[in-house]
Amino acid sequence: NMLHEITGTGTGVLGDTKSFEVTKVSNNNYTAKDTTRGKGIETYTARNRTTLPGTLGSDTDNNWTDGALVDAHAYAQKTYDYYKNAHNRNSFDNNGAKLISTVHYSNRYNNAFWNGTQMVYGDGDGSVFRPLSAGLDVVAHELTHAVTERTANLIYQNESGALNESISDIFGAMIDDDDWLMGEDVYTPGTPGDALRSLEDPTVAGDPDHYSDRYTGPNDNGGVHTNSGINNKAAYLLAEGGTHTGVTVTGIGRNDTAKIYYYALTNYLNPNSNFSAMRQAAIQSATALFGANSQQVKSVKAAYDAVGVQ
Ligand SMILES: O=C(O)[C@H](CCc1ccccc1)CC1(C(=O)N[C@@H](Cc2c[nH]c3ccccc23)C(=O)O)CCCC1
Ligand SMILES: [Zn+2]
Repeated sequence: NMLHEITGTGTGVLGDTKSFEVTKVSNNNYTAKDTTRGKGIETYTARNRTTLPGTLGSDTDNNWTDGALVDAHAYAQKTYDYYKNAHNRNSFDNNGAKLISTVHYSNRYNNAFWNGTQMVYGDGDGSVFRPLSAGLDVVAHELTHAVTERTANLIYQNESGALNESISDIFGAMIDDDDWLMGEDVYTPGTPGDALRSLEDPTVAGDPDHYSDRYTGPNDNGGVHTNSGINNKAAYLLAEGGTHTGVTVTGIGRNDTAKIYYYALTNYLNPNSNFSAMRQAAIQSATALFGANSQQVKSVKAAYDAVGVQ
């Protein structure tokens, strides 16, 4: 209970020190259980097996040394705080739902996922990935899948699936707001400067930045992690501005861009929404938030023109 909530300190995967709320059970027993946010934030370890959620994280001296667990717990708190402070949303269900994360899932597992109930992170094989919870954008991406599921619930295939993916990348970039890259802190430790995806220039990772270049094959549920690049590019242009395929967009900044996408996700998008519906939802959201003749509305139209979505 709240009575035993205290601050823990630990070292993340990348060697950075951070603090986070934990529970003091007794003088030499602390658990990775935050009872200060919603109905709680709890972080577990699967101890390299695949049983979920596994064992609740614990430490004897409150100086936490399991980097993957430190990062998953601290970044879940940071993501919770973002949704509460920026969008007045109390956890993924807007009713304080407990956030459960598990690290050290399986063996050398090069991925992470939301399984409908909790977040799960692999350790990576040290070549393709570092432990994936070390990426704040990855944690935010996974938790945003939960938010999407409880709101628009975009079907995870083809265009609606690419939008589902893009919404997770967009809020990953809004929360891990030092760049427009996805997974840069955990992807290919041996290759500095690369990323799993880029919202600024999706083509650097082989993803399309225009509707005419969309993937229409069967792989990856119809290319949900590829065609996300089209909407990701639109969001990047909306926030930062720029000229793309001969269309110039006036940037409106990260905060207004985030407000537009959150408003669209929670008021207009539905499970079957395609890219054209995304354009309309963004225009309607910008209109509702900023007015019909606002710069924001003009920039939304230009951004979707620039990526070939009408
Ligand atoms: O949440 C998601 O969309 C991805 C979930 C993938 C998954 C789905 C179902 C069961 C297991 C795993 C996980 C992430 C992802 O984009 N994965 C991509 C890229 C990727 C990561 N590891 C891979 C290994 C092989 C191939 C592709 C990948 C994918 O699964 O396609 C998101 C942020 C970083 C990892
Ligand atoms: Zn995803």
